[in-house]
Amino acid sequence: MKKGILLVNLGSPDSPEPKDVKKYLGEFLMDERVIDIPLAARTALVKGIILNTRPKQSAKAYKKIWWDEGSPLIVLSERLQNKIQKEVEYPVALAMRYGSMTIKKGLEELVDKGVEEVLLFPLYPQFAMATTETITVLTEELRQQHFPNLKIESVPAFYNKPDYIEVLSNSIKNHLKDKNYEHLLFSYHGIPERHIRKSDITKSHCKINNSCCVTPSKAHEFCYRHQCLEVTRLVAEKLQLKEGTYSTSFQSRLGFDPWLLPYTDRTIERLGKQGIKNMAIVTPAFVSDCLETLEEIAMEGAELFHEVGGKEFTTVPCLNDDDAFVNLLSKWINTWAKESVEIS
Ligand SMILES: C=CC1=C(C)c2cc3[nH]c(cc4nc(cc5[nH]c(cc1n2)c(C)c5CCC(=O)O)C(CCC(=O)O)=C4C)c(C)c3C=C
Ligand SMILES: [Fe+2]
Ligand SMILES: [Fe+2]
Repeated sequence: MKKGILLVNLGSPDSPEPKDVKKYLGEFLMDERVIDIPLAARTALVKGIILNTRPKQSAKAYKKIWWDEGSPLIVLSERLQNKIQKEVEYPVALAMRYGSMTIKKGLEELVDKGVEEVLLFPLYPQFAMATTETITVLTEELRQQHFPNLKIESVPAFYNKPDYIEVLSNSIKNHLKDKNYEHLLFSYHGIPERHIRKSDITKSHCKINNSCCVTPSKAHEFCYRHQCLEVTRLVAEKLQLKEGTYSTSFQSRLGFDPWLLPYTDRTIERLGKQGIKNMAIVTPAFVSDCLETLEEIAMEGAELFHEVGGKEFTTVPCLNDDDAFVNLLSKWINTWAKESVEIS
């Protein structure tokens, strides 16, 4: 069977203009795995409220980070795809969950090249209903409707794979080698607490407290909070960070529901007020730099830190098309393709 790979990332608007941002946010936020409330309530919230104000505000933010070649998230994902393509002998396509580069087009591209067996690779180290799950569910729906003979296998969240932790740790170490930082903040995209409970396969484990995520459980295979805390723990262990010199927080909340705590903006504020002058921040929920890292963290976060007395604020880039990361993903893909075994 001829094999092929479909890398999938989140997506971006076609341009940073409000009309394109509105179209993109409309598709994104109407996903039942992103705003997980009944359709009528979701429609009223998204179309009646959010889309009337947010696109203008988000468009301003997108304009600050947009590159001549396009959205950083898309450009960086394409660079990753191109580099991986050089390392593997199977066609590698790229798609986005939202926006113009659809998963359907990505599958068509592979099928047109004669591919019969696809490795679906969601570009997210941690599992979340709003990321990995929405990709795998939509891809399966598309398979049933349009490509019934296609065999598709998905790559699960790779948050705790030792070689991923090594690549991430080395990247952090290299970017911070000349920085005398006092605190390293691991900032992950937030999700509503409700998402954690919904994804709890045991239906009773996740209490979202100090102990559930460190108590072994089957629930952790799908617990975003556990997986984020594990990335922090494993990287801190690898880099031999001292207790108290690093912490975890969650960014980019939307709406009034409780989201995972602590919030990144409040943490940055607290660190500055505590007298930390030199901090660094890494964002391991994102494989590619994007609005949430380039604007919310590198611009807004830095400004906030300076306002509360901080001096140096260093942002570690995402893994993007880092050669070690490219080699790692290519190695996993080649292992799958040659041995037809699950990536481990
Ligand atoms: C209910 C809302 C949202 C959930 C849940 C959510 C989860 C989630 N998102 C990412 C990764 C990205 N999100 C990005 C942008 C973004 N996210 C939301 C809302 C939710 N995300 C909004 C409204 C936006 C748009 C920007 C804005 O208006 O603030 C991006 C950046 C995209 C880009 O074009 O650069 C990424 C990447 C993860 C990993 C995640 C759950 C774990
Ligand atoms: Fe998001
Ligand atoms: Fe937990």
